[in-house]
Amino acid sequence: MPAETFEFQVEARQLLQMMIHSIYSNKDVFLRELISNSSDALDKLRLETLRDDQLDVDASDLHIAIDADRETRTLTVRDNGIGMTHDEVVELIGTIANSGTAKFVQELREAKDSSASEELIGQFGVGFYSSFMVADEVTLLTRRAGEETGTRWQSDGEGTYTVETVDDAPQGTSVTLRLKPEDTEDKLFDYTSPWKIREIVKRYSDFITWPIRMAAATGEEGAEDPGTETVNSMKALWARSKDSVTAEEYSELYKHISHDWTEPLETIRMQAEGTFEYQALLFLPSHAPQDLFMQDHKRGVQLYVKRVFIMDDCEALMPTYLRFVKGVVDAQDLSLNVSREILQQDRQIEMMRRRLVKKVLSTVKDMRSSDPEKYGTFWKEFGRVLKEGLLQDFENRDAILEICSFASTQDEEGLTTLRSYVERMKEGQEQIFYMTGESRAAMESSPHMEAFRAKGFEVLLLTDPVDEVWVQSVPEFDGKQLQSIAKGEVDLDTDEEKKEVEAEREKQQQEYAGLLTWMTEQLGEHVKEVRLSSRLTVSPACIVSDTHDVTPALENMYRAMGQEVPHVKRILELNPSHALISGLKKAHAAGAGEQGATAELAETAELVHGLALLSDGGELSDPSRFSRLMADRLERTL
Ligand SMILES: Nc1ncnc2c1ncn2[C@@H]1O[C@H](COP(=O)(O)OP(=O)(O)OP(=O)(O)O)[C@@H](O)[C@H]1O
Repeated sequence: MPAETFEFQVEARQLLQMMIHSIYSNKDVFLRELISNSSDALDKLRLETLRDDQLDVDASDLHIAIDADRETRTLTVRDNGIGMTHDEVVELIGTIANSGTAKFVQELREAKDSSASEELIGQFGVGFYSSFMVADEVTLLTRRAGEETGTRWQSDGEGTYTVETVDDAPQGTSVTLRLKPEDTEDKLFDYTSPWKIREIVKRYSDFITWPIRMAAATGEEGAEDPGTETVNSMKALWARSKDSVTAEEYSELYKHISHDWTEPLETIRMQAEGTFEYQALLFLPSHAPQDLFMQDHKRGVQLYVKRVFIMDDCEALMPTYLRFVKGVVDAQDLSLNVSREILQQDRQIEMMRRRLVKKVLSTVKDMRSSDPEKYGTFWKEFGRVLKEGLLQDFENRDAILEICSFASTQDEEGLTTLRSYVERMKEGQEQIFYMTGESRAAMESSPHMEAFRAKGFEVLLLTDPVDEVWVQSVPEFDGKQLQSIAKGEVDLDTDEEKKEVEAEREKQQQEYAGLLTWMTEQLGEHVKEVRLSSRLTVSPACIVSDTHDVTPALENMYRAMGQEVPHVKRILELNPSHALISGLKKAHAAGAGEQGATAELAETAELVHGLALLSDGGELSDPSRFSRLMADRLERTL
């Protein structure tokens, strides 16, 4: 069959262009990426032979081989792993399946300087395509285990690639690079040099559990096959003693399993002995991946059984709110045939997961006290996800609350913890006050804040969408109730102050009773009640939710998720010390009974309600009517 020519998908083409023009300064990593792919392919083949004893493959000598040819300036990385079918080649190599690629490519194009692009590439990792940093032509020859024919893929990275069926391909995959001319100034080294290759393998891929072989340096002894040597030590890092592993080695393992090119933020090691023995090596990344909030985001922990890779994204080992944690868990006493379903029900796995979760949370807690800057990075990247745990993980709710940070009126820039909020609470203050909203600025100028500011009470400012949800289900922290400042009645007065204002309040209640009843009736379609406020000092009115009602933001969120929720009416609070409100009261008392005056007054009530809604960031039910009434009033002031 003749070779077919295909075009790269748009994003793939753009990415390739960037690779060819080589925006990443450390080009050595292309070899790490090819080895990493080969290692995954060998893992997959081993698993398949374990699960399918009919599979006709020779899996007795699984390995990776690197051949360099100085004459032709080619470098080949070969494995006898799972290989790919014709369709897989087109699908996996011609397109980039990773969700978020389009956004990433756009950011990359917009990145102003090379260090910004480098950082982006690092965050994304571009796997196989990184070959084009060092090669002007790449040929991939592959045959899927169990298939008769193989596939050859070839491209110069310039927009198209060819694919053809070949009869004599060995099982597995080989990738041959026609290397660009050496240019050490541009960090393009001589990748046919055995010395250089050995150095790269040792540095980036030493822990790979499959042998990486290359032609033996002349005269070298101890090679298992005369003429070849194994370059990597193949030692699983999690099985080595803690002090014998360097930070760089951990970092390379992290990059292999996470497909991230940047350094991990934190490395966590755990070991359990006894009846159920396992070792865990976990990493907290230093940045959130693009697809962290996408539906299909996978969890990042791999399961090994006695050093044998069993599965990626082992959901039984990490809850979804810790989906950003990467790493390896190696259990001694599981069957190599263990399935996802069995893992979900296994009691020991459940215990292991609980210990892993506690360890991750305690690591973050320690990080906060020992290295606040690092914790700051962690929180900025993953705080939003971690807070999902407040809804999912009842057992660890307190531990999660302990490591959360929030913006607060107490500090204009930094964040605070609940614990330090509690330490700063005023004498007699019983509750932790918070407000939820879209932005700090909007909350700070909200009428709800007035009395709290006037009386010097600290308010936490919660801006993440998830905050709307978890505050509904977390009643307290450290025995102190969490209280929204936009819900229910507010009572900030001390007993003494209460005594002082009690008489005044009662008087106001009586004076305003008529207006309040009338307004509740007038606005009954929109509000549940109109009442006097003790939270306003400057604004004439504000809108609040009843203590146990769903907030409008949450109502909108449920609707966006396709859930039917009834519209909840809210409460309009009036500020009796505002001239507009006392004027309204007077006009109401004077004009009671007169028809013309009542109609005018009803419009004023409507306008007051509209103003309160607007200052809360809410939507008017009839905006054009509101602006007509408002324009009419303004006209009369001229
Ligand atoms: N040597 C190989 N053997 C078998 N399949 C391979 C091999 N190399 C690549 N593949 C397949 O092609 C896919 C794409 O590889 P590529 O390196 O571009 O991305 P990746 O490894 O999935 O992720 P990343 O881009 O983050 O490195 C792999 O997921 C794998 O399915």
